[in-house]
Amino acid sequence: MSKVIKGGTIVAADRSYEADILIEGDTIAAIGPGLKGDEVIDAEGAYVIPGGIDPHTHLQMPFMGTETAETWESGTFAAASGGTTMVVDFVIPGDEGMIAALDTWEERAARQASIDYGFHMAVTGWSQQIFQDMGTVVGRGVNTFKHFMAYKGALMVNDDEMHASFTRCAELGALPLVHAENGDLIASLQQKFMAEGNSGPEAHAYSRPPEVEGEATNRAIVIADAVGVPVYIVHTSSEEAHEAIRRARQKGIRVWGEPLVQHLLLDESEYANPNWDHAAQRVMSPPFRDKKHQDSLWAGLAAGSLHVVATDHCAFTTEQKRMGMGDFTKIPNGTGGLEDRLSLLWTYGVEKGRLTPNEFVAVTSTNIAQILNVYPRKGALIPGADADIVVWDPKAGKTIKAATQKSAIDYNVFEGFEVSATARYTLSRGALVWDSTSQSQPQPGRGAHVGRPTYQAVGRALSTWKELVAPRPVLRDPKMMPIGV
Ligand SMILES: NC(=O)NCCC(=O)O
Ligand SMILES: [Zn+2]
Ligand SMILES: [Zn+2]
Repeated sequence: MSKVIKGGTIVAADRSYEADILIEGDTIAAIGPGLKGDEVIDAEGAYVIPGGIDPHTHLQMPFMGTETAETWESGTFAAASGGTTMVVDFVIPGDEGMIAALDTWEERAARQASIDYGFHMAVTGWSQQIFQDMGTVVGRGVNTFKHFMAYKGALMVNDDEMHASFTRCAELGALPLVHAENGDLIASLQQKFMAEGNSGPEAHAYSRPPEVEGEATNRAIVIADAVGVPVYIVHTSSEEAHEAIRRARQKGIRVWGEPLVQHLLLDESEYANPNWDHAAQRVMSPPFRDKKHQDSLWAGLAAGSLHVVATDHCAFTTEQKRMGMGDFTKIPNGTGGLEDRLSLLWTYGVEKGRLTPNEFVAVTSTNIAQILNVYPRKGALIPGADADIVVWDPKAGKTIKAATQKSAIDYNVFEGFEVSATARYTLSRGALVWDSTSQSQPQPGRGAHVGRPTYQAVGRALSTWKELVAPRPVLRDPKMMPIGV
């Protein structure tokens, strides 16, 4: 049975225009005026946009002695209700290793997800086994590897390990991702603040100033450039990190920056809240910054020196956050956002003139699909693409409230924020997964894994250029060499 989305204005990353969209099965069959289908989806007065892609989530992730409370079922339904049709989640291997961890993530996602998904794999050390497993993981459709420069004693890798892993990424045609904060420095600052009796959630922010992020961002870029591999910096939160990215891009280095909607809209005053729970619920890494940093991130999105907006959705309940009462270093790090990312970015980005509607589509979907190498299957409204489509209603506002959210946790860091636009309908490969006019339910098992091929063109360009400019020994005439020394 075909469907036609009628009466809306299509907003793509490159242009806006009025047309209907015909869907047959999983994909877009045609785009144009006056199309007919078996079922009509009303887009009158609305925009029609490619489904959002959240490139950074942590669903059911074991972390800091507990596990994130957002399940694949609740998380992907929450995402769909907010206009997101694909999440890319981080597989974090423990002692079981990469392959067994990937099996676990795949099994959970396949059983529970309402929308499509992909995976990034974390590299948390270095060994022959990891070297080998990275090849296997790439063969299973995972083309991105995450490196934590923070979380000392847990997930952190050092420069040697990062260099080895980046080199392997280059060989495989994979893209390294980096959590860029100087983990050694943070560990020292944490100890210092605890010793001084500074043990509340605010000390989390004191121990992670923007400089530690800027330094690590620069270091990650230098290592990637030395290896000859592109690099993607996750949760870019500060002007210092943005500056390192800008500087590198000016030199022709391929580096991408990912601000989060939380860092764009929430600031460090949250940690000064007299209510401990309120402050702890907002503990994440990097922490919220001040207005100067927020302005820098918005400017980067408009200017093209930052590229995508994610959520790093890593949702713990208030109860879990209380594990850090009396010791801020034990508060599980992470905040939520995947349900509200599009509404917030539209309201505080597009409605305020910081982004055009087309830039909004680029940073929430198209750029992400391109960088993660699933474009134009995802991130595009063109015939043949997956019918991951949102009918986006710019007049259907709401107030964000934990009491009405789909997310499984008991609070929302954006509680009380007014948003002016929401998803009227969300379609995932042609199936309605969110209908704001009725009570939609999760559709566990509907979502599918989207394998992502390796990056051939950029790898070839980088290795060709590296070879051309490689330092070479000077071939000297023996007559010009000193004799008898
Ligand atoms: N960001 C955060 O605080 N928690 C999730 C893990 C990570 O991405 O660092
Ligand atoms: Zn991180
Ligand atoms: Zn994360």
